[in-house]
Amino acid sequence: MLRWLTAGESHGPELIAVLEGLPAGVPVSLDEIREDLARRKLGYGRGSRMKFEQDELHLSGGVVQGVSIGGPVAIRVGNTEWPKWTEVMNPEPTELSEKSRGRGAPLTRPRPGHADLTGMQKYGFAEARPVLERASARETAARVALGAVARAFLRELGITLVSHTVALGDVAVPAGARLPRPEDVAALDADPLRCFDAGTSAQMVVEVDDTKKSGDTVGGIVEVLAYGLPPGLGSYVHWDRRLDSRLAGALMGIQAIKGVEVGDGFETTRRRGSVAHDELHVVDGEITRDTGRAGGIEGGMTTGQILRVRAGMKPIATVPHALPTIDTATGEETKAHHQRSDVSAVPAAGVVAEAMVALVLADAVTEKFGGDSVAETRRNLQGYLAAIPDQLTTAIES
Ligand SMILES: Cc1cc2nc3c(=O)[nH]c(=O)nc-3n(C[C@H](O)[C@H](O)[C@H](O)COP(=O)(O)O)c2cc1C
Ligand SMILES: C=C(O[C@@H]1CC(C(=O)O)=C[C@@H](OP(=O)(O)O)[C@H]1O)C(=O)O
Repeated sequence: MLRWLTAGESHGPELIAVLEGLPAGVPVSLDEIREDLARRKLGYGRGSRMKFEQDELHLSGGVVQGVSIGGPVAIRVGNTEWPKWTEVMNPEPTELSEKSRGRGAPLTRPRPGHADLTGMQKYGFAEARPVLERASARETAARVALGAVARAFLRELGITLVSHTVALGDVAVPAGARLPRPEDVAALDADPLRCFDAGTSAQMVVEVDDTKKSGDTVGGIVEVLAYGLPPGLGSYVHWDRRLDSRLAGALMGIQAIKGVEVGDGFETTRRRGSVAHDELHVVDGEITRDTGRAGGIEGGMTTGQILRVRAGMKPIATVPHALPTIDTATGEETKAHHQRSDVSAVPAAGVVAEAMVALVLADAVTEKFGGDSVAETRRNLQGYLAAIPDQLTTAIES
């Protein structure tokens, strides 16, 4: 079993992340985690903070000489915005000096669509600062760092992940377009929207520009693919063992994600059963499926096909052309608070979604194959595959 937790606020000193249950012997590279943190900042449409904030990475436990040793992996990601917030966000009671008064002014104009108002009601705050500090997707930097470690573990077992943007507002990648493969990741990261179709990406750039010009924000859809998965991760025997349920929960747990699809998802509901599933045939003595409509999951278990899941992100709630709200200090109608925000963070959400899928898959792998070292996990995986009778053998798509 893998467990993970994050702590820290958007303008606090740092984010903290812990991953417990990782077997020993996984190569963990600081550079690789840094690269992933940098990928999370990519994407046309992100706000100014992405340009000046650095993610200061520290590995504080669980890795020695570049290899996991079986103990909890502890990661710190420093917020370089912190020096401006040392008074307002100080853990000890601190009198605000003149320079911090503006920054520390009570936020009493909650943004519709953000956590502000309900967070104030629920936790008993008179203003939204303590709410937005933790609700903020700054926290996703910690998850991406953990996801990079989970991905390194999966790679040792021949499992690789890819994420990409498939829609931004109304602009979508055409149906039937080729799926990006692991060797396409560099090209994806070089694209301003992390979109694999150059023509669609160019239209998405225009969509971001138009949205920005009109003082608005825009959402979209990201897709995560996993190659090289063995059949049988997850289970049908109980709802909370179903891999699709666990993936959906993990993806919905990302800020601003409002919908999840597995495989063809809602499109499947519009089809007749005869064209909705992935038929079984025998080719060269091996069971094969010609289509991937189910997204590589049947009965809550991986089938050995490419795993394909999608997450839909709503438009950013901090709309520059601010939305009507109530000033909770006066009870009067006013406009929501706004300083800066992303126009779109859809490409970044793809990188976060990839991290969450990596964590869920790594958890499912440790559950099925166990192992205190990655060598043991690999042996158990190989033994399991070898024990599947020939007449039940399917190809693993990698
Ligand atoms: C990568 C990423 C960046 C985000 N950036 C912003 C932002 O700049 N402004 C904003 O209002 N919301 C942003 N959000 C979304 C909010 O964090 C989210 O809407 C808020 O926490 C409320 O949660 P909910 O939308 O799931 O209800 C971002 C989300 C992600 C995943
Ligand atoms: C800091 C990050 O994203 C932030 C997520 C976010 C929100 O409300 O979720 C609001 C913005 O923060 P600020 O209001 O300070 O500019 C984003 O910049 C990040 O992703 O590293």
